[in-house]
Amino acid sequence: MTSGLTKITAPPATDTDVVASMRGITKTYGDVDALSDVTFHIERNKIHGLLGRNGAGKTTIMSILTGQAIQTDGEATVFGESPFENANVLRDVCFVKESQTYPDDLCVGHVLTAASHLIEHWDAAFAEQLLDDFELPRRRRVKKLSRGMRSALGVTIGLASRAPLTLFDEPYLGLDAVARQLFYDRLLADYAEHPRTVVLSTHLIDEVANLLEHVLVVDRGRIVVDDDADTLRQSAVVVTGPTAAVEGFAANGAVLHRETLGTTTRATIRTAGPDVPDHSRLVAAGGTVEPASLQEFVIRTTSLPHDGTSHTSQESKS
Ligand SMILES: Nc1ncnc2c1ncn2[C@@H]1O[C@H](COP(=O)(O)OP(=O)(O)OP(=O)(O)O)[C@@H](O)[C@H]1O
Repeated sequence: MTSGLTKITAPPATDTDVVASMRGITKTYGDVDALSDVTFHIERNKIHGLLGRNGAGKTTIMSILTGQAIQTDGEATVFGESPFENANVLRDVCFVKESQTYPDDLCVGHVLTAASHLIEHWDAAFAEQLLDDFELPRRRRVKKLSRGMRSALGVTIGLASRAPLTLFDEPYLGLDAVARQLFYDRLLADYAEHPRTVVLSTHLIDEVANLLEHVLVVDRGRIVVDDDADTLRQSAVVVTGPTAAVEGFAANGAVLHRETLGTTTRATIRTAGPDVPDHSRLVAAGGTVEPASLQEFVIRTTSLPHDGTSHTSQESKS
């Protein structure tokens, strides 16, 4: 049940900081509620993570922001206007998705040439450099590319587009670990030189945790976390130790998750701020306190698979 979730929200951005926003967006596909009352802002020149379980609604959000789908209700704006069928807006937007298709008979070089004609801020030299980095053969036809090579081509287009708003929807599928790291490195380096607004949807949270400046977590069509990554990194701790000592410490905050094996308990506890509450008793009892990783935090904040409950709905001040 998502109703028990406590939504975490950063202070509102000022209008000049906002590149895109959704207000009260719902999207239904037949009897499927893909999005329900979704409201958030995307801030200028920040890298945003759009995180959530399979089917949570990430692609639907990105599709509405890029004019590829229209909401059932609510208002979506990008650069202050509705993105749907709005060439004025979409020329400054690049959307790279895993399922991207290209005309099969084009070769890699032709795809880049077409991109250079179609994409307003295209940087051809950067695209060439990325082809070398990813070892993409310029003359190979798209239909002959491996899955990872197709992903690398999508990533190349997304990065070289230098679009003021660039959205990557799970762009890494098929990329091996080395190529994914290359993508993260190139994204970060180019973003530092050419600041722009990036939205990255991914399941590989640990891999991108250090890239993200702002995090949106969507769960069953609702935004359940909307906050700065730094704040979230300080929002929870993982406590392990003798059950009585852990439960004593747990009185300091909401328990997002706990598991007990024998006499030992491991609990993820939301804390009020960056300072870890007094844990001297816990340590004296042989327990430990570590910051929760962003991945741990997101996993513990989103719904369990089949039983209709969520970790946060079990929150207690035990
Ligand atoms: N064209 C469609 N017709 C019917 N249902 C759809 C359609 N597109 C999406 N949905 C449904 O809407 C919900 C959200 O889907 P969406 O693709 O946005 O999720 P997601 O978070 O991107 O998932 P994943 O991480 O698996 O890609 C899912 O229940 C999905 O089945």
